[in-house]
Amino acid sequence: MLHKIARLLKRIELTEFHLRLRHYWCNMDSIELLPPPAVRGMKILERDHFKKHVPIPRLHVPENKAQRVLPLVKKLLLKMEHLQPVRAVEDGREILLHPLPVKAWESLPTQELEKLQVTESNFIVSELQLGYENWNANEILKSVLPANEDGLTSYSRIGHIVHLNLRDHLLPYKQLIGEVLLDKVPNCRTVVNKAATIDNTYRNFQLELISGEADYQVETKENGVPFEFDFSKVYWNPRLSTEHERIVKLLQENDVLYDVFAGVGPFSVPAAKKRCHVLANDLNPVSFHWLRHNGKRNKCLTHLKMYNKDGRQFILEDVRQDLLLHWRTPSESKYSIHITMNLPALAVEFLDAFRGLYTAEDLTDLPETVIYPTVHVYSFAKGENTKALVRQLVEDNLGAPLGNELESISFVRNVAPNKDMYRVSFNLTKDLLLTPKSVPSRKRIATEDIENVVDKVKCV
Ligand SMILES: C[S@@+](CC[C@H](N)C(=O)[O-])C[C@H]1O[C@@H](n2cnc3c(N)ncnc32)[C@H](O)[C@@H]1O
Repeated sequence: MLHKIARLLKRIELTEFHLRLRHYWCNMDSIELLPPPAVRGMKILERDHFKKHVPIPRLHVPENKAQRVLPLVKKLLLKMEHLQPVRAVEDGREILLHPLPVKAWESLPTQELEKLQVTESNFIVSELQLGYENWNANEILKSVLPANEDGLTSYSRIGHIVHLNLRDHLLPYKQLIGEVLLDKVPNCRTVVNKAATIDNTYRNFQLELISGEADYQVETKENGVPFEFDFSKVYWNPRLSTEHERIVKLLQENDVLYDVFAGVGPFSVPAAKKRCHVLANDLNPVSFHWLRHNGKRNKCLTHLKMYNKDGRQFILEDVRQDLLLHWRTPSESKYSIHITMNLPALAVEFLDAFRGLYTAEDLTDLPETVIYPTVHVYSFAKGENTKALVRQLVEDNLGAPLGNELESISFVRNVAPNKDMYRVSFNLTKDLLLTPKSVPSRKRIATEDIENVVDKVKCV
């Protein structure tokens, strides 16, 4: 019986030890490993002020035992930036241990170590000098920025550029934040802050250079596809990469894509690479330039036609014409047609362009089996029930209820507190394409009416 209890206790002890081993030791939970408290509130980056001496537990083991000791203490190693936890010393190896789980020799798996003739005499605690280089950007900024307010929660990376959207209380620290990110983020050469809300037509972010070079020409990859553009003159948001991927995944070779607000091509270029037939449009001449460049760079110009005009004009002229062409061309294989409209602050207001796009005469002689396009329109909505609001916005601007034609209303991302971005996907019908604008079934919603639900100005 006693035997059994002893075995059970041993098992519990071992399990507890292994559970402890599995724990992730956060450096910032250890007072010893925090940067010196004096750096709090620093506004000009003084790298020297981060130096401090910390008592660190260590094991000294002979070279011939190191390989067998290491697996036993692997999860207790002290891991910090630019710090080798296992170093060569004169008579073997020195293993630096984390001061949080290792308070004394007894904190280690002593039985296993002793089997290797590693004893308490191999264990010492001695001082180690830490400095600015040993903390990552997050740790440095957490120790400097005001403790009682939100810190720097996130930033975007676009090629060599780090793009911040600093809250007001962090603005006095912007120079320091910029320098820390420049030092710590691999391959970062430029740090910019969003200077104002993007209320301009072309939706490009207004940038303030806070650190590094004023070089906005970037090369980046999204979902494996390379893109190049001037970030200061076009719209690009890496937070949309999943959404771009979702749409591109819907498309198969030979499908048709009309991209009304194409930017530099995050929907259009991957779709053209998949050998879809793509018509891509953007009003911004600089976006148009980089759209063409990206089409060329990705060797998909044969499947990409580009336009530089207003989205409404693009729908009324080019989409209209191209759809007729597809409908009139007999096709052996099945294909689908998609229209992307990603200008979330305004896109819904372009939906009425589909009403009465054709006359009955235009559509005579078309086979009954023609495929009508699926529209993916993006919209912001602000308030309580944002999902219901976007549906209402789409229906009001389209001038018809979505009914059975609604495919989905998908949450894309939260843009600000109480403000969400959605995609509404629905199918256009022959009826809608034939119903002239002069007899809308519902009043097109007035811009002023939607001011409550859609923040037209702050396109983030
Ligand atoms: C939010 S960005 C989306 C770009 C890209 N489709 C994406 O998903 O990242 C909207 C784009 O619409 C363009 N734009 C703004 N107003 C326009 C209009 N009236 N007609 C066509 N394009 C417009 C802007 O230049 C910008 O590139």
